[in-house]
Amino acid sequence: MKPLVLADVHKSIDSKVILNIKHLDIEPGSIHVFVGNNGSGKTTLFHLIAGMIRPDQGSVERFSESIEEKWKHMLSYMPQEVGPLSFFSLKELKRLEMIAYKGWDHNLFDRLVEDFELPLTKKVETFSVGMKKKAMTALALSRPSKLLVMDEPLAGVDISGQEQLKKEWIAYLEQDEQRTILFSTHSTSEVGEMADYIHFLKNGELEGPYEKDQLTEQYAYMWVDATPELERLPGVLTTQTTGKTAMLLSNNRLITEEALIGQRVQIQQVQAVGMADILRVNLEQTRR
Ligand SMILES: Nc1ncnc2c1ncn2[C@@H]1O[C@H](COP(=O)(O)OP(=O)(O)OP(=O)(O)O)[C@@H](O)[C@H]1O
Repeated sequence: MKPLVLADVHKSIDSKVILNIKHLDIEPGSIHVFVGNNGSGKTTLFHLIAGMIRPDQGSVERFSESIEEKWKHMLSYMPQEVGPLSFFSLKELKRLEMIAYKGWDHNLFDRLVEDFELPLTKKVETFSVGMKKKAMTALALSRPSKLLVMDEPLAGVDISGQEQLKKEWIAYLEQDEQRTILFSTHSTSEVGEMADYIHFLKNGELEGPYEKDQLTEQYAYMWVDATPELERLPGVLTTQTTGKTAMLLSNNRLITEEALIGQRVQIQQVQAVGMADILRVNLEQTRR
């Protein structure tokens, strides 16, 4: 069963178009990362998915169910910030969540709170930024969900904490092959390490999904003999000429190589492109 399908979704706030999504179709069992510049609409998209706001037009379907009561317990949303719930302690929040979610895993919650070294009886508002993220993760993971949606879940978490949290996400996925994770981030290393699929959000419009491994294989820097009109070759995104050598950035290494060979252009060197450059180039391409 597909955890999420969006079709022709439009959302405007104060007459400004925030989201315009033709289609989003998420298969279960993998990690989808949403990347976009500030204000591109990631949080708004996640609010829509979590049912906190409704689209002006189009459909958002979770687990092929349109009635909220039927999908609500299968979706766990971790917001960017704790919000009003921070006036409670984790002990109080545990009690509230156990009432709200049938099958809430209190044993897992207790274990996570201990592993993350979080105080149970202090109000969450007194926690540091990283502690709040860990607390929200413990709550989100303890729900009986199949779709975990997290808005910048590692921002502000210390290095060892990040490793702990990522390990718990993997455990969450491994326990049930129907489980799926969606998260947003501005960190290239999180994308490189955790993503199966990458979605680019640009001014409210989605591009992708791209399989991360495929993107990494297809992008290449190529140093070739400088020749006129290299920028017109298929796959070539940018060119930079220094003396007799031109450096090309290709988003389709094989096709560009084939074209270069066809034009008898000597390829001097080919090098993989790092995730930071892949993300930057993709986000720049349609920046308006
Ligand atoms: N309640 C609101 N009222 C007015 N404008 C809003 C509201 N919520 C979001 N927006 C606008 O919607 C756009 C998208 O915001 P959103 O928070 O979804 O972006 P984002 O991609 O999550 O950004 P960031 O990476 O900075 O967290 C922005 O232009 C923002 O100003």
